[in-house]
Amino acid sequence: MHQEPVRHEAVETLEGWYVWHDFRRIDWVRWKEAPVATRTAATAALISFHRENLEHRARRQGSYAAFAVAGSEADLLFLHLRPTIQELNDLKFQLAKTPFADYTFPVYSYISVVELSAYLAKPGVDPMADPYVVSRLQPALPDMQYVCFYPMSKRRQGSDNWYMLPMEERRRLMKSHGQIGRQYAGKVVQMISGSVGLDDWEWGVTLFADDPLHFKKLVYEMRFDEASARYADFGPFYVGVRQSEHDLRRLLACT
Ligand code: VOV
Repeated sequence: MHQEPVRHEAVETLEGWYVWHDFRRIDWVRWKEAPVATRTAATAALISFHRENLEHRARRQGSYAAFAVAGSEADLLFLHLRPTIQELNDLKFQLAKTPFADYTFPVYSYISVVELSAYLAKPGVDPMADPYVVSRLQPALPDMQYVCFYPMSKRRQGSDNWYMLPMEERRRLMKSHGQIGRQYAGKVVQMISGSVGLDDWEWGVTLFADDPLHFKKLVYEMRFDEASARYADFGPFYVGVRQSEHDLRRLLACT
């Protein structure tokens, strides 16, 4: 007897602002060798880029924050959110043309779009009429001191295949996932951005906290939850400290 292949329904998703995680390393050898006047001009160019992006954020036409990345993989993370990919590209070329960019090179980049899935949505309610939903899709990045970023995918391996699970089972798993996350309310703010078709992994996970230990505890606890334990694969992890204008000047100062 012929058997139809099982095809499960994709969950509906809502998309918000596009996100660019721009990880850069500073070319410290050339930076230290550069004449003071060149360093001063390059620093001023970075600060004006930083200010412009903060103004954009204040006008709610996007969001932005700069971080100093811990460890040797990168020095800086510029985190940009904009309504379109075109605007993210404009930012890319704007930065590339500054004298500051001449002393940096990109070491990791991630393109995604802020996403909410409808697993736990109330039926019959228009989510876009809910100001809370809209504020999650077009988020003002929280003013927390630390950021943690990593890309991830849902596993498709043998019997552990997220995409072969029926909707009800995925909904059950996401409910349990959300219950763990909610225990970190006030400690960790999460921004989940979808990247299927946009970048190498399926989601970008960006977490904000005032204490980096909250990242460790949350991510560890989630490893024991079925949605992560059975169905999640992870890319590289980055952690960074938020930078004010003053912090950026201090980071770049050589005396
Ligand atoms: C602060 C913690 C926190 C909270 C409260 C939270 C809650 C929720 C809810 C309620 C929902 C479902 C609806 C929606 O909003 O989409 C999600 C969705 C999602 N999550 Fe989450 N998550 C958190 C945190 C959190 C973390 C730390 C991770 C990384 C997993 C880990 O093991 O490292 C993660 C991943 C995701 C993903 C990839 C999705 C999309 C899955 C999909 O198939 O669509 N998430 N998440």
